[in-house]
Amino acid sequence: MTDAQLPFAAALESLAKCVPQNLIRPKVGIICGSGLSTLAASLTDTVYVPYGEIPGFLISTVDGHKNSLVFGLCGDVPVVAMLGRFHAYEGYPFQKIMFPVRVMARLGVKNLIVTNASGSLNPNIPVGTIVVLHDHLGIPNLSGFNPLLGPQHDKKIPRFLPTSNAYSTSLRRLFFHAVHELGFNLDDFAEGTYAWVSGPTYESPAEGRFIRAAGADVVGMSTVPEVLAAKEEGLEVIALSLVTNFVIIPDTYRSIKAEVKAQLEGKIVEDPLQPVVSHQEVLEIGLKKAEIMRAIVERVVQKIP
Ligand SMILES: O=P(O)(O)O[C@@H]1C[C@H](O)[C@@H](CO)O1
Ligand SMILES: Nc1nc2[nH]cnc2c(=O)[nH]1
Repeated sequence: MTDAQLPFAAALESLAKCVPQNLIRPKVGIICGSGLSTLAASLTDTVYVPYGEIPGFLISTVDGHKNSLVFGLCGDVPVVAMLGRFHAYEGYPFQKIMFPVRVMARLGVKNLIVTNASGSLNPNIPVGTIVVLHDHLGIPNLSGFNPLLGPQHDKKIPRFLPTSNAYSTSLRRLFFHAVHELGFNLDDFAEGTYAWVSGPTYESPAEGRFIRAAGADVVGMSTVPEVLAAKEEGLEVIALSLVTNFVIIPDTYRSIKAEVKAQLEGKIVEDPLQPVVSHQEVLEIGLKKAEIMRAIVERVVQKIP
C-alpha cells in the first residue's frame, strides 16, 4: 500500500459525522504512549471515537493502549488525542502506523505532543524521569527500514526530509517553562536522544551497549515514525519519553565457567537473581507518573501561541 491509497477522505468524513463543529478542528494533537492514556483526563466536552470506527485506523494489540481517538477542550483549546498507538512490531506497515498523524494534520493540527515509555541507557537518567527528546537515533532508518521509504505521495512534501530540526525548540522551551510554573524542579527532568528499535524484544546487553555507545540516552519502540510523518506534514513536534526501566547493560558477564569450576572445587555458588524488564513494570511506572505528565502537557497546550 502507498500513502496515495490511504483512505483520508473516508476517515475525515466519518469523523465529521460524529465530532461536533467546535471540536473537529483541533489545534494540538497528542499521542499517548504505553500506560499514558490518562493524559486525556485534562480534556472536557470529550467525544470518543473508537479506532475500529475510523476507516484506515488499526487496532493496537498492546496492553495499556486504549484504541480511541478523543476530541475535547483543554481549557479553551481544541485538542485531539490518540489513546494508544500502533507499532511496527505488531506487524503493521509504516504507512498505516503514520496514518493517524496525517489525519490529525488534515483536521488542522499544527502542534503534536508525542509521548512514549522507554528504557534508560544513561546512568544519569533514573526510572521515572520525563525526558524531553532533542534528537533520535532511528536504528531501522539506518538499516533500510526508514518509514518514509516508498513513492513520493505528495509533491508538496520534500523527497529528502531534514531531521536535524525534528524536535521543536519553541515547544521544548514551553515545556520547561510549564515545569517551572507548576512548581516542579527543572533538574528532575532530562533532555536526551531516543533510540528507536523495532522491538518487540527488549535489548540484550550487547544491543543496549551498542545503542548507548552510539549516543542514545533512552530506547523505545515507537515515536520516530510518527515524528517523521508529522514533520512531512509540517507540524511542530515535541516528544516526551517516560523512563520506565533501566536497560541492563553490564560491562562484564557472569562467568558460568568460573562458577562450575568453583563448584567442582567444592565451593558453594549462589545463584543471584537476574532482573529482567517486563511490560507490566513499564505500565506501572506509567501509572505512577501519568499525573505529572498530564499536568505538564495540559500547561504546555495552554501556552502554545
Ligand atoms: O508505545 P510506547 O512506545 O509508549 O510503548 C513502549 C514500547 C513498547 O510498545 C512497550 C514495551 O514495554 O512500551
Ligand atoms: N526497546 C525498549 N522499549 C522500551 N519501552 C519501555 N522500556 C523499554 C526498553 O527497555 N526497551
